[in-house]
Order: sequence, then structure tokens, then C-alpha cells
Amino acid sequence: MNDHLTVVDHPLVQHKLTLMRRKETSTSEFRQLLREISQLLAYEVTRPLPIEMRKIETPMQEMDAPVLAGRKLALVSILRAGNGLLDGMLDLIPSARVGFVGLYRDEETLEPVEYYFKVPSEMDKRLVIAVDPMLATGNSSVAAIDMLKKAGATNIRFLCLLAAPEGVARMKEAHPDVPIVTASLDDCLNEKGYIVPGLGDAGDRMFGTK
Ligand SMILES: O=P(O)(O)OC[C@H]1O[C@H](OP(=O)(O)OP(=O)(O)O)[C@H](O)[C@@H]1O
Ligand SMILES: O=c1cc[nH]c(=O)[nH]1
Ligand SMILES: [Mg+2]
Repeated sequence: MNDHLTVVDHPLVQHKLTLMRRKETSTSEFRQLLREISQLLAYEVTRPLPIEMRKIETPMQEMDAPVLAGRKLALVSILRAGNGLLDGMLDLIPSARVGFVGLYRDEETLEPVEYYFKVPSEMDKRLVIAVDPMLATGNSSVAAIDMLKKAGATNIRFLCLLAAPEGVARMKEAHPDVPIVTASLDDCLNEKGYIVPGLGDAGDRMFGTK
């Protein structure tokens, strides 16, 4: 654990993650667990949101009370598996603006292939939280964050469910200014670039594809 990497070790997160990893877990259970876990991770990744004081009246008296300050934050889903994290985060932050980066990983080269990009306006004035459950080689997240920076974002955080040490190192090299929040730092990548022990292919498990 350091400034660049936060592993959320809360017991509820860890228990739900174990259920998600099990190969017997069904698609519908996987989706539901991801939705629940992303609400818990949202709590941690939004910790630096600025607040300001606003005058309100309770039934008892006036008071200065804290509210979120500044532009609404932008959640950016790295398609398609990112949408699993996005849904739970939107449960907690329904007024967030939402962007999408369409990327898939070429299975042979492990290089990202881009197919879509759409983000909210004024990216330079928002906290931008990019979400993707899996940080494996880091090629996809590095490319996605390159694109977000090109669109003006300067204050970016990256949220994932599982991270491989290789992906964390790659992100730290390419984007040292982007903190990573994850539920687990796993052991390593296998010869096909999958995280081990991991949970398999997040998009396939979430959407029932193969
Ligand atoms: O760190 P990397 O080595 O780049 O791998 C991680 C990427 O791979 C997965 O997406 P995938 O390419 O399977 O696309 P999908 O979300 O459409 O299933 C995952 O959701 C990440 O985007
Ligand atoms: O383990 C991995 C690596 C990349 N993408 C996944 O969905 N799983
Ligand atoms: Mg992807």
C-alpha cells in the first residue's frame, strides 16, 4: 500500500471478491456481487472529493453543513467489463457524469484496440474516475488514460477489482499521477496475460459470453 496503490481490505469487499472468483459462481451472481462490491469501492475511490459548507435549516436551527463542491465528477467505463463497476458506482453517485472508452485487448498481441470514445464536457474541471475490473498487463488502462488526458483530464483516478503487479508497474511508469484503487493485488500474469489466481475473463463472466 502506498500513494499510488490502495488495496481495499474491508472484510465485506474481500468476502464478496472470494465469491466472485469461484468458478461455480453464475453469471447473475457474478453481476450482482460486482454491483455490490463496486458500491463499497466507490466509497474509497471518492475519498478525495472536495466539500464546501452550505447554510441549511434543520427542523431545529440553521447550520453550516458539508456538500460536494465543484463540477460533478466523471465516471469513465472502459468497455465492456467496466460497465459492471459503473452500475454500482452510479447507485451511489447518481448525479455523476458518465463517459465510455471502447477498448478490447487483442488476444495474440495483448495490445489494446480502440473502437469508441465519448466523454463529458469540461474534463479539465472534474475528478475523473476510470473504471475497469481488470488491470492485467496495463496496456488497456494506460491507453484509456492517454485518451482521457488528451481530452483534457488532469485529475484522474483508476478503479479496478483485481490488479497484477505487472499492470501496476506499467501504470506507475506511464501515469505516475493516477492513483489506483483495487480490491486485490494478485500474484502475477500467466503466459496468456491472464491474472492469477484471478477470476478468469471478467467480461465473459459478467455477460455470459465466451
Ligand atoms: O491490462 P490488460 O492486459 O490490457 O487487460 C485488461 C483488459 O482486458 C479486459 O478487457 P477485454 O479486452 O477482455 O474486453 P471486454 O471488456 O470487452 O471483455 C479487461 O476488462 C481490461 O480492459
Ligand atoms: O485475467 C484477466 C486479464 C484480462 N482480462 C480479464 O478479463 N481477465
Ligand atoms: Mg476491456
